[in-house]
Amino acid sequence: MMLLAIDCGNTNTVFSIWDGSTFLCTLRTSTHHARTADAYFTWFSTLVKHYGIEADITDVIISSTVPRVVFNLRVFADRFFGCRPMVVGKPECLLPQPPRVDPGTQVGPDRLVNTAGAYDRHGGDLIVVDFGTATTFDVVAHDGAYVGGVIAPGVNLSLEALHTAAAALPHVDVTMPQKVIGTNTVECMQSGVFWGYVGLVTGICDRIRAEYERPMRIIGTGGLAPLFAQGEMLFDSIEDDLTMHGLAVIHDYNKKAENA
Ligand SMILES: Nc1ncnc2c1ncn2[C@@H]1O[C@H](COP(=O)(O)OP(=O)(O)O)[C@@H](O)[C@H]1O
Ligand SMILES: CC(C)(COP(=O)(O)O)[C@@H](O)C(=O)NCCC(=O)O
Ligand SMILES: [K+]
Repeated sequence: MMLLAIDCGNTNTVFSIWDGSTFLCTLRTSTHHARTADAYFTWFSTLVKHYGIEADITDVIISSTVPRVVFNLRVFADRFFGCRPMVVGKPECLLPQPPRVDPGTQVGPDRLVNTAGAYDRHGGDLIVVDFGTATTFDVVAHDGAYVGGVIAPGVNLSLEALHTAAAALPHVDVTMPQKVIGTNTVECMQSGVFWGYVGLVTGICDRIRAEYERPMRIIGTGGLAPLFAQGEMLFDSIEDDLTMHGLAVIHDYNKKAENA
């Protein structure tokens, strides 16, 4: 078995090859619904060769927060690896625990995947904070079910919104400022977003804990989680590979169910 796990977010799409015990490589491209199956393969095969990886892909699993990209990713799996991919969120893709949310709610597949990955590693009673295009807080119950959470604007989205809406505010990158009181425009913006975000994460986690009424651990993931770990003790652990791990867990769960 050689699994290709694909996590498609609103900004980036990440591919990772799982051989059943380790991730052999992780490749990242921007998300574009118009990218064709052939274009995915050209990019993918070039990088796999570059890293000298021998991978005979037998299985593909996809989680996508952008429904339109799934069509071309399905064609990619079928044409180049001869397999029908599992797509998280589709009825035929089983979850270790179904989510407990309002009827008719379509939970983001990335949140279901994070939940499965975090529960497998840590057990229940967790908050998973994922810093993507949006920042999501996923509450994982004692039995591993996703039971709701919070969606906040992402860090880069907030910076971009300032720049777009205010003529005199430049585009800036997010970093951790040494001081709160900025003495130039860039520092002021960075302070607002960074320390504002530290407040947002702390405040939301405190309120979730108060409402949940059981001790909870907080797991951080997504590209910007390490940046916030420098600020204060926000997380019990930071795991870059949590979404990929969740995809491997869900794939394994479905394979076992098929063979049972
Ligand atoms: N290591 C990083 N350093 C700085 N910015 C990052 C890093 N990783 C991701 N980003 C930025 O964070 C935002 C969210 O990225 P990502 O986690 O890939 O989002 P999504 O999963 O929604 O596609 C994007 O604006 C991306 O450019
Ligand atoms: C909240 C999200 C936009 C986050 O996506 P991302 O930042 O990973 O691209 C995504 O999980 C989503 O589209 N969710 C659907 C609504 C929900 O989860 O309740
Ligand atoms: K994500």
